[in-house]
Amino acid sequence: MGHIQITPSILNSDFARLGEEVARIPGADWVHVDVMDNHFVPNLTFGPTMVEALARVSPVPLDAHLMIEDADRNAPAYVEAGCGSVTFHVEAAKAPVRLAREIRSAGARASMALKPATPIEPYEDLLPELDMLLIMTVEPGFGGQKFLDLCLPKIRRARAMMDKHGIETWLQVDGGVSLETIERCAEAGADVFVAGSAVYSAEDPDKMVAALREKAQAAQA
Ligand SMILES: O=C(CO)[C@H](O)[C@H](O)COP(=O)(O)O
Ligand SMILES: [Co+2]
Repeated sequence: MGHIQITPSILNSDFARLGEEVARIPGADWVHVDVMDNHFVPNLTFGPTMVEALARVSPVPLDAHLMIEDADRNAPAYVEAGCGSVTFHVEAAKAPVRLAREIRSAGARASMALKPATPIEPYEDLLPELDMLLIMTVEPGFGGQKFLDLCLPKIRRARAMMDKHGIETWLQVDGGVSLETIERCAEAGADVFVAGSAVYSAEDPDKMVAALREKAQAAQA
């Protein structure tokens, strides 16, 4: 298992002051940017132009989570926009292996996401093509939803597959991650944690990043 990384999502931060919002979390490993197109999910956020502007001012690299249709065509723009990691949904990709290779060769980390009802088993042989696997722990589309415990067995199975193949793929969880739920995720084998409302509803977001990190490290040990 890799070292613990905390990746705050700006989804529930103040979109009128995004530059200031990312400056409040210098202790984070990445900033998670949720790109939504109102087709793959019933919500709309921003596109590559906005992400590029944010990449210029963010104190930490951007981790793009693309909840958009036609990932094959649309994902490469987020590498160009300056994201260090680009996650596409397998449900929206026609050729996930080709897309992962394209993202890597363009210079970013390639990551693939699974919605709660999408099984991991059909994708076992793809894992070596990925730098990170994202297992969603809510239905994608909105921040502030309740963590779905039903996703924990899939996290365990994904971690066991990675161990079996002896690969270093990071395992990210996203949705409802908080001080109450992060230990369960770390125990199951996750090592990269997205937390949106937990971080941005805290009085001191950077202190919350540190508290989440401490809990996950204790649970992993
Ligand atoms: O991908 C997402 C929603 O689709 C967000 O990253 C996620 O919901 C983060 O917010 P929270 O921690 O409040 O659940
Ligand atoms: Co997300």
